Amino acid sequence: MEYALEIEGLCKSFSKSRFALKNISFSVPYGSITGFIGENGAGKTSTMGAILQTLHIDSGSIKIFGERIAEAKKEINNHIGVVYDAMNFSGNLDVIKLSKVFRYLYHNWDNQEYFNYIELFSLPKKQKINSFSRGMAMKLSIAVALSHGARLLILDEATSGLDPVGREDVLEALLKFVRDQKGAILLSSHITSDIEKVADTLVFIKKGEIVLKTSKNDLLNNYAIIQCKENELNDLRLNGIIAYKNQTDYVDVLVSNKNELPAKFHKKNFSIDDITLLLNFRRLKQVGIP
Ligand SMILES: Nc1ncnc2c1ncn2[C@@H]1O[C@H](COP(=O)(O)OP(=O)(O)OP(=O)(O)O)[C@@H](O)[C@H]1O
Repeated sequence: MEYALEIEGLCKSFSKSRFALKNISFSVPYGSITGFIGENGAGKTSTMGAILQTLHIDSGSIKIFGERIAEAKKEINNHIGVVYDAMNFSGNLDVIKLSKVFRYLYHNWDNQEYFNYIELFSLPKKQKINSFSRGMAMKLSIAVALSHGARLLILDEATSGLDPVGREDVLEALLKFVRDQKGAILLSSHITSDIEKVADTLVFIKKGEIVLKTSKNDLLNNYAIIQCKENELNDLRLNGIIAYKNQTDYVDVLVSNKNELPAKFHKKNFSIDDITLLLNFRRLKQVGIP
């Protein structure tokens, strides 16, 4: 499998806080979307900062398009599209004037594609950008990221603040990008239903550590959340217990091998949010796909 992004053993501690990224490792293959999931302050933006070299790392290796970023040429930035929450373009410009700026900035700027997205996202062409709402500004950032021949998109909370129709349009555009251009996307979002819709792989981060990496198919086909008595936990040890949380008179357990479960255990329907909640409690072991 070929990877657009490979992170291996990334560590970073901050002098001004006790937070640290601890041995972060995961990869994003071409033609796929990786959902990056974790509670506030888990380390998603910091990891993205390390990828984009806005954050200096202590150790580890980050490769983009097979090249270590520390040694890569600046040209590599032409092929990375970035969207994050506080993105701001020069506010006095409008959508049309902005396209003229980007034509000079990006070698592979595709004006036709840009205006297709402007239409799709229903953005006004002649309104100054500083009068855009937050959602409009996010859509504009996404249109730009998709219009300069990027092969890797780093999207930090790119769908937050968008209405349901806008989110649907953006998710469709992202799926098209990975399908038609074989691009790769790392997408963080607190709207886990968005991730559930489009991601192929899920990476869960908690307190600066990756606690679970799995493909969505593996999650749907093999994982389950079940309820049992505490003294039954032992019966589940062959089912790959990932995490559990003690409730008042039972235990919620996340297992990675539901197909071999003893018949007495009832499987609950679950969402990514349920898994995130469980992973934030007791984690028994780390599992992952290579
Ligand atoms: N420059 C810095 N100096 C000290 N601590 C920092 C710095 N930047 C980030 N942190 C800390 O790193 C931790 C992780 O922050 P980060 O923004 O990566 O989390 P996140 O997962 O993106 O959270 P959210 O979902 O709220 O955006 C936080 O505890 C934050 O205070």
